[in-house]
Amino acid sequence: MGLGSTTASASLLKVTDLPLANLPIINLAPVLHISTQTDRTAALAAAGDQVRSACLDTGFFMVQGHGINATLFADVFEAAGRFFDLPSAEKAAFAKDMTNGVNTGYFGVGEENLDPQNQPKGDFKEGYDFNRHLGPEDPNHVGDSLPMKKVLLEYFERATQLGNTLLSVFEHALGIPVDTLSPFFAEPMTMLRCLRYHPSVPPISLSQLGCGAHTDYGAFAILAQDAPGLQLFDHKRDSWLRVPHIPNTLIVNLGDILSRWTNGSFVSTVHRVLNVTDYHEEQENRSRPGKVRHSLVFFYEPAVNTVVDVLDPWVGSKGKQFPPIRFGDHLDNMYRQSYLATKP
Ligand SMILES: O=C(O)CCC(=O)C(=O)O
Ligand SMILES: [Fe+2]
Repeated sequence: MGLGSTTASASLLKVTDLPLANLPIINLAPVLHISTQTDRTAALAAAGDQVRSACLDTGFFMVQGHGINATLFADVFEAAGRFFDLPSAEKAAFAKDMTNGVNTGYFGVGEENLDPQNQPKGDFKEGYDFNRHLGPEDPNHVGDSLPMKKVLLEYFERATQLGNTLLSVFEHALGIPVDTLSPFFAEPMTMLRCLRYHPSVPPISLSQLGCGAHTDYGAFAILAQDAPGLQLFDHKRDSWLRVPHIPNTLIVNLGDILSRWTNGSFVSTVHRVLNVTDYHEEQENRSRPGKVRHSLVFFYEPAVNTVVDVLDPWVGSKGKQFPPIRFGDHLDNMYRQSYLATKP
């Protein structure tokens, strides 16, 4: 559970579709394909303006023209599907072991709990958290035996490039000089997670959603999905909004670090997953279980030793609302809550 999620997680109420008018779709093609520096700066500034207004509103936007090939999405979803289809005992061979300090590997249904205050059972999802090979000690501790390793590595590289581009867009959105933030991402803590959500069968209970209401811990997340199910809490409209599924379109949501950098002005959006179709609070019987859903979440995160403090242009008249925090400490603290909460 992160910043400001308490009221949001207290209710299933008021779930509506995200109005298209509130759904900025940012086309990054002009940023990626322009060759002169002047044109690139103008394209970054234009994208930055769109990102800034989205971040002051829902903390959420979509991205097209991102440079990731449609066939790569299909390949990753196919490989992830095959992995999750394996018998439990085979998946258990890749299990994550949080006690060794490496947050990498497989976790089963209920093992992660993103809303421990409301979910005694943990999230109704399974997943694999994947980190890049960082040295002789492969943090994936599976050598080449992880069947989807090759395609995950390829996606990881592509998503890292996209994250770097988005960081430049964010620097414009924040009104700070180019490359103010990029040094923090030279040795990033980025992580790619593949998730499988089994259909939730009505009646829906807050005690076990596909993924409980939470905020993300890092700078921002880049999310691909093969079916709808994600919902955002819109603090301005006091309502949960269903995020549509638009093929080959990525969803970007902010995490706690961008919110801290901006003294809380950019929203670290509370979100959750409810894998049903047509959820309707008053007529739950109308809701039907969703299909099996997969998502790929790329967490773009700074180096562990980054000290996150409010950026000067965002301090404003109210003064700093957050003390400086070392990113690694924030991460440890959040992981402790989300994994140990469901352990006996
Ligand atoms: O699967 C999704 O759509 C969201 C997953 C998520 O929010 C997370 O793992 O932090
Ligand atoms: Fe999340």
